[in-house]
Amino acid sequence: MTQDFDPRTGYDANGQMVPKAYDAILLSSFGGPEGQDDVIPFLRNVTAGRGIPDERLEEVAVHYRKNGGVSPINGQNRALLAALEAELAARDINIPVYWGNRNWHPFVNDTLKNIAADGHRKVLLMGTGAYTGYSACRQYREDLGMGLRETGLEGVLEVDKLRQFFDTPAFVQPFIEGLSTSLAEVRAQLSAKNQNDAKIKIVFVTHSIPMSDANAAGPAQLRATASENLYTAQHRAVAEHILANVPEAQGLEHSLVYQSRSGAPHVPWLEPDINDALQADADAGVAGVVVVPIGFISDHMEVLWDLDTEAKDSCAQLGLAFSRAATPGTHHAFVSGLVDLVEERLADANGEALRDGRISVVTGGPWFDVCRPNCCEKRALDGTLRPTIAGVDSEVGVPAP
Ligand SMILES: CC1=C(CCC(=O)O)c2cc3nc(cc4[nH]c(cc5[nH]c(cc1n2)c(C)c5CCC(=O)O)c(CCC(=O)O)c4C)C(CCC(=O)O)=C3C
Ligand SMILES: [Fe+2]
Repeated sequence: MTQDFDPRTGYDANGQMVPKAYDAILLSSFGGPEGQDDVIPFLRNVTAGRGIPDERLEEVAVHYRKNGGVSPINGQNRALLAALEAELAARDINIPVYWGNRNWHPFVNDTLKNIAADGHRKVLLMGTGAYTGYSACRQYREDLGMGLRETGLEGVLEVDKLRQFFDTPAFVQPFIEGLSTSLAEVRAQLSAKNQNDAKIKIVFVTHSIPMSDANAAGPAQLRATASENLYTAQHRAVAEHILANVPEAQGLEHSLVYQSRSGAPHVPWLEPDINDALQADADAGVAGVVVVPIGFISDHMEVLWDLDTEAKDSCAQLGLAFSRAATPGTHHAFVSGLVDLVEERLADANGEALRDGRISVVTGGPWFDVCRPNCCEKRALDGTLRPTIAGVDSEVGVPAP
């Protein structure tokens, strides 16, 4: 049993929930279009209320249009859902998995209604973002908070959220294997050009976010003492862990760079952009790069377009050997590790915890089951905070420990 459990908040001094007998799991992701007619309505949902100009929407639409108007993300989530169901069944955990997206069908509000209609009451949300931050964490909490309000299910469904999982073996193991495989491929490409001793660099890449989001990532009391923003710090820790576990990569240079910047040019986002960084690497004598996309759990549009198309083209123009490491997808280590995290949170019908202790291998983890006051806080244009799940917000008045 956890210590210092606080009945006002439902979590202990480590931000850990006491185990509960959840009766449904809700896999929640970004969602994506499944045909040309979906593309613009989908992008309007994504950017609702943020005044993104139409030119920018059309620019992003091009990436989807070239792929038949279809995002790969829904197929990937269907595959993940099936793999999770199989793993739960293999462990005799009899909890159904539902799927609901933030920006496209099946919408999370419709899924909440189905969960309630099927008679479930205690729901564990599994979001597909691995790190702290507004887009990867708090926005899911808000969309569920608003979803419960909009569907009239506040007080009917209890929705808690699985913690962010950047620090778990589930997430990092597939990248360790991916780096190893891609490094061998780059070495083979260079060897074919008789460049066996040429310089190889490991380029870890993640989604850029606005500096203001980066600086607000994580709870205030951790931000106050951190030497850099917690979004970047978590990525750096993941990169170091992956690197340390690939013997063939020892001694190689590495960097952390960013992709998929959007928004107005005068608003500062995390830098450098991967394409600028590749240019600088080529100028510095690098002959080949392994790109490790640690920001994503599967081959989303950002991976297919910004990395496998644009960054790969940059490399071709610069004469750099290139290989992009695999994302977790439905790798067994990822799926079974996610179920391990579910088990961390589960109690049986007698209230007994299924697992003792939390699983974490990367510096900075384990992350909070329940987000602390001010975590990734972002106010609506009218200055108010949106309702959230799985957190205690500043207004609620629970003092930070
Ligand atoms: C940190 C982060 C993740 C990783 C965490 C996670 O996985 O949750 C992520 C995932 C994703 N982002 C995605 C797509 C988009 N993100 C956008 C816009 C933005 N993302 C941001 C951040 C992130 N985004 C930010 C700060 C913006 C600008 C402000 C805004 O508008 O919120 C836009 C709008 C157009 C544009 O401005 O480019 C689109 C279309 C898809 C689906 C891809 C597919 O279809 O395969 C996925 C998985
Ligand atoms: Fe995004």
